[in-house]
Formats: sequence, structure tokens, C-alpha cells
Amino acid sequence: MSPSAESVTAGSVAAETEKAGPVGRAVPPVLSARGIHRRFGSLVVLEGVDIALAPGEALGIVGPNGAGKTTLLDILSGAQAPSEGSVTFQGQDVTRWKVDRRCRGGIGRSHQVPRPFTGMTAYENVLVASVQGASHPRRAAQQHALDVLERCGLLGQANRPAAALTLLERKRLEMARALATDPQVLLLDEIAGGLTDAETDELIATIGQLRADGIAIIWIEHVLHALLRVIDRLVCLAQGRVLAEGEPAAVMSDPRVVEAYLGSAV
Ligand SMILES: Nc1ncnc2c1ncn2[C@@H]1O[C@H](COP(=O)(O)OP(=O)(O)OP(=O)(O)O)[C@@H](O)[C@H]1O
Repeated sequence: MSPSAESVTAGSVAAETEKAGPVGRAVPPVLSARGIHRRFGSLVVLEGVDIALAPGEALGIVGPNGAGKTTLLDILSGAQAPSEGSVTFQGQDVTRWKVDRRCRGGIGRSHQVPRPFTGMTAYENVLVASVQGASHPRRAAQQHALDVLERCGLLGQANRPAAALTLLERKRLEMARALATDPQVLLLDEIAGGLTDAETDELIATIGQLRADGIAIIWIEHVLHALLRVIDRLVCLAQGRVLAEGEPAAVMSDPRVVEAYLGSAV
């Protein structure tokens, strides 16, 4: 059963997010989507998805290739409109808000393939996000950009062109650009893909810190061991529907998830 789009039960999230409310008390979600359908012509990609994120919660989304995960993230961030359904952020219906308005409102997003301005330095990339996404005045934006670079472990690379960064550094930069917009909700799309185990550990530490700082996170990821170290709750999407949702270990051992996502090898 998918969670209510009206409320999230704080008892379903880990101890660190209890600031969202006493265990067992329903708290309004910071971000929710209700009855989401997405069609491309005759192709049905999402079919009645309900999802809700509690303040400060880290929610993972897994599912087989083509399940509709990135499409759902696009709909939450405003990059795509749903064919049917609504998106609510901090109690406001934002379904018709474009991506830049949602970004300025507090929904930050990283992309599966990092999209820095390659001709700019890491610092300049983050500065642009800080000025445009968070509307900081220029002087405050400069300090904010440096703070965000430090938070993401990139201060030492501040003056290097984005094109010269390693894959891990580009992933960090992708996260820094999203963070520079001062998000209350951070949407991460397969940020751990392609990294070594040591690099993944570094990234997990950074994401864990953001979560500890109170940023609510939705994280789509195929690198399950990374995801499971950070999240409070897990949703499995398959063929455009929520197949299972709840405590991560329970979802991962759900026979429907094993069959749909993990296959007979598990
Ligand atoms: N603009 C589009 N036009 C037509 N079909 C699309 C479009 N965008 C996505 N799709 C299709 O929608 C389905 C879901 O795509 P989506 O990228 O959301 O899946 P996903 O779960 O994120 O997959 P992956 O794990 O491989 O990234 C796929 O079959 C994809 O080809």
C-alpha cells in the first residue's frame, strides 16, 4: 500500500528523522504526489502513483530499468507535467509550477548525467545556481557558493574547470549546484552510478550529512548497498506502479520486488 499523499506516519522513518514528529504521529508531507499518470502517446509510463515525503526523511526509490523512476522525479521537480495527478509542496499545489519556480521554492535536483557548465569553474557553476536558484544577492551568493563547495568536499577544486573534474567530483558538483539553491527537498537521480567503492563511501558520508542537516531527500539508485545505508523508507516502482513501500529491508525481501527487480539470481 502506498502512503497517503495527505500525511506520512513518522513512525515509518528512522530515529534521526523523529524531529518530523513523535513516533506514530502523522505529519504533513513536505512533498507529495497523488494519482500520477504519465503517458507518451500510447505508452503508459506511470499509472496512478502516490508518493509522500516527510520533512527530513530520506526516501529511496528502486525499480527495474524503464519502471518510470526518472519520469517521476521529473514530475516532482517540474521538468515534466503529469498527464493526470497533482504535486503538492509544503501544502501548496505546485503541479503547474515550472522547474525554475519549484527550484526557487525549495526543490533541488541532481541529474543522472551531471550537467555542469563545462566552460566554467566549479565555483562559477555553484555561484550561478546560488544567484539564480536561491536568489541570493551577489556578495552573499559568493560566500554561499564557497560554503556549499566546502560542504560537498569540493573547495579544493573551486577554481578548476568543470570539464577537468573526475567523475566523483562532477557528481559532487551536481549535488553542490542543487544545494546552492537552498533546497528543503533534494531529488537525487542515480548519483552513485559508476563510482568505486571508496568513492561511493565518500558520497554516502556527504549525503548522510545533508540528511542530518534536515534536508528531505528522494534518492533513485541502482547501487543498493549505498542507498540502504542512508534511507529511512523505500519505494519499489515497477511498470509505472508502486509495487511495494515501507521499511527498506522488508521491501527488499518482498517476493514481488525480488521477482520484478532483483531477478532469480537473488
Ligand atoms: N520523452 C519520452 N518519450 C517517450 N518515452 C519516454 C520518454 N521518457 C521516458 N520514456 C520511456 O518511459 C519509460 C520509463 O523511463 P524512465 O527513464 O522514467 O525509467 P527509469 O525507471 O528511470 O529507468 P532507468 O532505471 O533505466 O533509468 C521508458 O520506457 C522510457 O523509454
